[in-house]
Amino acid sequence: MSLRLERVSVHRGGRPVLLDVSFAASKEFVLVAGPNGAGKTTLFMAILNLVPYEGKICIDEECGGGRVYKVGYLPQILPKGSYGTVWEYVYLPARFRGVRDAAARAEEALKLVDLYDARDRPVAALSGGQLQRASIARALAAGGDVLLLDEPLSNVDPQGRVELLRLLRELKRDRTILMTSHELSLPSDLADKILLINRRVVAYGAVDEVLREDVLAKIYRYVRLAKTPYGYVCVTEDYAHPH
Ligand SMILES: Nc1ncnc2c1ncn2[C@@H]1O[C@H](COP(=O)(O)OP(=O)(O)OP(=O)(O)O)[C@@H](O)[C@H]1O
Repeated sequence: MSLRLERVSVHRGGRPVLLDVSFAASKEFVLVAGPNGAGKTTLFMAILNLVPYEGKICIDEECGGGRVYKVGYLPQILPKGSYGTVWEYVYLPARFRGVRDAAARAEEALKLVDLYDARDRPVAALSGGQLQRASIARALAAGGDVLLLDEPLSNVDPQGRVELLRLLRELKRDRTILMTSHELSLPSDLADKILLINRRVVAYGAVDEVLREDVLAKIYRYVRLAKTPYGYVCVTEDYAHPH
């Protein structure tokens, strides 16, 4: 469950969207941060083999398209409705992907996110936080060694956020997780590393190494950062280098 990217570039609409991106993560929780349009979602698309790219992307020793079977993906926009029950939402993608023991995996994933008792409820009846947790279960059942979570904390109420953060802490114990976020304020025990991107890698390293005003100033014109006993509080404004 180690993920490795070597000099990955992606062009979309004839324009470079990612350039020479290299990093590796193994059983780590990586927060992927950067301004709008920095290429965060495109990075996930490349790992999922959904856009053409140059360079090399490997999960363990698998560097071909087969690696996608080791990846669980939580998209940024979760269209509500039309998904039937929570069980169908979690089980069916795993089944269609040909996952062995799909039903057992779906059951295990639903228990892990604490929604097993809600398995017969319609997805449309879930709260924002519950929908995110159901979607994480869906990603876990269908793949799961490497989890790509696109903005899971957006559109979640404060209580849902607490539950999601608890779940993410549990998941990170034995997986590689990449999570995008616009927010750089974060609890100190969540991420192991931060990947700061703006088309290229601006910084990659331990949270303390990247969450520094001089590093963030490479992207943001205005940065104020404070480390509290609970975690980091970070306020940014204006991009210094619009691209
Ligand atoms: N299908 C596409 N065709 C052409 N260009 C695209 C396509 N999808 C995205 N782009 C461009 O690629 C760049 C990176 O987009 P991407 O969605 O990866 O950024 P992001 O960091 O995830 O942004 P956000 O924070 O707004 O979600 C943007 O300039 C965007 O306009």
